[in-house]
Amino acid sequence: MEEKLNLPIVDLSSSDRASTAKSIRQACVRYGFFYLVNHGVEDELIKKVFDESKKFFSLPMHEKTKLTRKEHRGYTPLYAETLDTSTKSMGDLKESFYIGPIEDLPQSVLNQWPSEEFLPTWRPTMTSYYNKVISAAKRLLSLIALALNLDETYFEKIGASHKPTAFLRLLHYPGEPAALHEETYGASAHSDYGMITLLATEGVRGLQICREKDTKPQVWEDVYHVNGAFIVNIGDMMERWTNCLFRSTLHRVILTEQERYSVAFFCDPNEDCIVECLDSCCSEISPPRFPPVRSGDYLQERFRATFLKA
Ligand SMILES: O=C(O)CCC(=O)C(=O)O
Ligand SMILES: [Fe+2]
Repeated sequence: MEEKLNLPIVDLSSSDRASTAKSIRQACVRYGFFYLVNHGVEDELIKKVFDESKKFFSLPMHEKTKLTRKEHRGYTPLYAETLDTSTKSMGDLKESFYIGPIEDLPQSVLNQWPSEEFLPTWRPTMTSYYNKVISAAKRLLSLIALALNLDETYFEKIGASHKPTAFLRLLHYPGEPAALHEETYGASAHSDYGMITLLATEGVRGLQICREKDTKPQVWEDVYHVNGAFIVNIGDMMERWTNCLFRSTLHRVILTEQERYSVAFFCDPNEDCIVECLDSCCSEISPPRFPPVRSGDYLQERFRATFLKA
């Protein structure tokens, strides 16, 4: 029998930062995924976010499509996105809602919000969650800097985590209708684009990772829900900074007969930040594998490739 995947657990509140940084490094080199506990976001708030998310997705379609995604904020219907750009499937079987930076003008005005008439506590709930998760993400990034033997303010200093491009994405995967095409996923195989993703789940199965994407056939392992923990994963821009020392691991969401909700928070570098190999991650025998990129340009291109039909 296959062994259950045991991802490392990282305690964000530990006072032993050196040892926390060490375990983050091991987790990022080995899996690109770990659980984050004691992150400072209360269980009650997380539950409220799930409740509000469910209320939004159960609104009539004409209410949801009033908020159709513009400037990467708002509602995306079923099949709007295909994360695995190599597949012939008609798209991923999920609907979602994106919320972009909340505080910073002029960015914040681009957000779309459901009508207060239907969902009076929706906006304050999402705003509060956004602010709390971004603060956890920034604390985690300072530990990730330590894990890379950098100054803990490194990602702030290079302009990555000061006003990051951070998106909250509410996700809803409907239960699987019986005769679904076998290549259809809730989220087809992909890696995330940015620095780190902090994912809240509720315990319905679905998320899987593939640790060796080039091994055929690919082996997919379930990532289990852990009460009170965020599932954190490294994104492609962090992988580029570290010259693949930290792994941006392939993952997907399979469909089961049970419907599933999740809440992802993508913490990506400020759009003007240039992402290029860290000095400590390259040498003569291991030159940079990727050219420098401007974060905003890189993200635009990734969204363009996966949202062709939206
Ligand atoms: O819903 C999940 O569990 C994961 C979603 C995901 O990987 C993504 O939206 O990038
Ligand atoms: Fe993802």
